[in-house]
Amino acid sequence: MDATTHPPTPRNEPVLDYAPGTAERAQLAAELARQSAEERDLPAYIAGEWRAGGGADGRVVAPHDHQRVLGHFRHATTEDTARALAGAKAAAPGWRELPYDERAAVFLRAAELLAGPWRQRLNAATMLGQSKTVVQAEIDAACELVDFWRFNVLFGRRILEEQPELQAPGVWNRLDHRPLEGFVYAITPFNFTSIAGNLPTAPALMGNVVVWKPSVTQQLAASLTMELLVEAGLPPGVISMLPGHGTPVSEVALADPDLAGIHFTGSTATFRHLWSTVGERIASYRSYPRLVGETGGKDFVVAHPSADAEALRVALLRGAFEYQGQKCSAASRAYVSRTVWERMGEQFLADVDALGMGDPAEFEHFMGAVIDQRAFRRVTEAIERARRTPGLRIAAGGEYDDRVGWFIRPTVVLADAPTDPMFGEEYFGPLLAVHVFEDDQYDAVVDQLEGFAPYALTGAVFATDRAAIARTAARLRFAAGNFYVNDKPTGAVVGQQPFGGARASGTDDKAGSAENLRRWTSTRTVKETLVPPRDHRYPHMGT
Ligand SMILES: NC(=O)c1ccc[n+]([C@@H]2O[C@H](COP(=O)([O-])OP(=O)(O)OC[C@H]3O[C@@H](n4cnc5c(N)ncnc54)[C@H](O)[C@@H]3O)[C@@H](O)[C@H]2O)c1
Ligand SMILES: N[C@@H](CCC=O)C(=O)O
Repeated sequence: MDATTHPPTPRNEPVLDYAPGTAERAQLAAELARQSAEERDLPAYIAGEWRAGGGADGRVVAPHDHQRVLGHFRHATTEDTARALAGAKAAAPGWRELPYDERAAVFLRAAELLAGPWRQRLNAATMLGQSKTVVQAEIDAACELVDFWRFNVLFGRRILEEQPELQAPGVWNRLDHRPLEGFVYAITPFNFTSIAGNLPTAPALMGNVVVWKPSVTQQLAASLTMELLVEAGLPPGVISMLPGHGTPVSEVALADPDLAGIHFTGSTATFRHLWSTVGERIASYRSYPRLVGETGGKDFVVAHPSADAEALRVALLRGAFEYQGQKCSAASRAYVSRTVWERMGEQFLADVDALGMGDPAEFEHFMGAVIDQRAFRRVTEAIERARRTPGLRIAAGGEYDDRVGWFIRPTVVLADAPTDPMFGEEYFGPLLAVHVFEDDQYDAVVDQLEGFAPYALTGAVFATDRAAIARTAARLRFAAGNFYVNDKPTGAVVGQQPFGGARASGTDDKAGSAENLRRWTSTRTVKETLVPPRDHRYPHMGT
């Protein structure tokens, strides 16, 4: 590496607003119409070749119109996986020996392509395939992924530049930040196109080769991301993409002695399954695989009696219901002091009932549909349980209809006590549990919420009283990896709020930071003695 070069200074990609009459709105509308009219073939990308997987047929449909087929793929098989692994291993020496700047240039080029000519392609695919509104697609598929690719180059560069502080006389100490020995297995969720793009590319930037298994319901945008990376110059074999449910992929990848790491985002249950499988086979691997997983959440908002009621109302509307509550960071439990609720509760519930929901290609909607039948069932069962449980009351929403799309009205459940599973289980949908408490109970409520859910991903406090803010932040220090003061708990920005949680929410390796990239390196320390000693005896041995 030539230490005198500097990557371009990263900046956050500006979020376009798509207001009526703007050029971006017209371009996006045209792209939505184009992609809606086609049923794309979505082949696997294995060792530099696009080829149909060998397994059963799968389809990507629009969640808000589930009879509309957007694409077809074949589930990857064990044979496909073996081919991808062979391609990865063949590509590994050339890729890791390529200078960092040459690898980084691939991802910087990808970022510029996405910020420019590819922007509306990926936005439209994310809106159609994942039912995101314009703004939700723009902050994810365009801006956050551009930011990951730009900022990671700088963070990775800083890691490579880290060298020992001290050099004893006559000695030169150096650090060689190697990639891992083997391959990384990246497994990505349905809900963020940016996460799907980041998980395979972050290890690749650091010189690793990767087998990537996207979510079946995100396959449309995942395929375009893979095409974009190929156009950006990613060499064959560095990342192979295997569509499908992933069981055969894991069967082969987790049994391979060269498994060097798993880069996972998704549910806690899936990550625990992967972790225990690796644990059972630990003696079979060449190295200890790095396990990086960002998983579920039960994200809280707590409002002190001094809270700004209007700020809280807006934060709950956006934080709980944007993207149908399908963000790992979404507020799904709120604890509101009685005086604050009296100032904003009625208006909040009316606003929830007025939120527009429909096909995201009609730009006026605030929300789309939930991702699939499974999600629809999970959330509606929770609503029905709330309806029949004493002490719970559906105060807004509660209706649902899956005839055209998997639509669930944003729903608020008021709870007499914060001890129902509503306050502990992740439903991953537009469902917010609210407990209104007497003002003098604030500290007791904070104590209770701290450990009630097993997760620790995001959380927010609303207060204007500084002592209350400080006390709450201290008491909830371990209850959230991303903690917000007077803001909604969603919408972390790369380079500003590195993202991730602990406890059942993951390994907290902070996506979009050097901490994450460091997990994909294995440092070799080199000590060179410039003039080695010629006598084995020490001075104390003299007479
Ligand atoms: N903490 C975070 O940063 C973060 C971000 C996004 C989503 N999430 C979490 O993700 C979940 C929603 O995403 P999801 O529904 O896609 O999660 P999921 O766990 O159902 O699926 C995640 C991925 O794992 C794959 N998978 C499942 N079993 C597998 C196996 N045996 N082998 C290989 N792959 C397998 C799926 O096909 C998918 O690609 C929620 O729990 C949410 O909180 C967390
Ligand atoms: N990083 C995103 C959440 C990703 C999980 O789904 C946010 O901060 O809202």
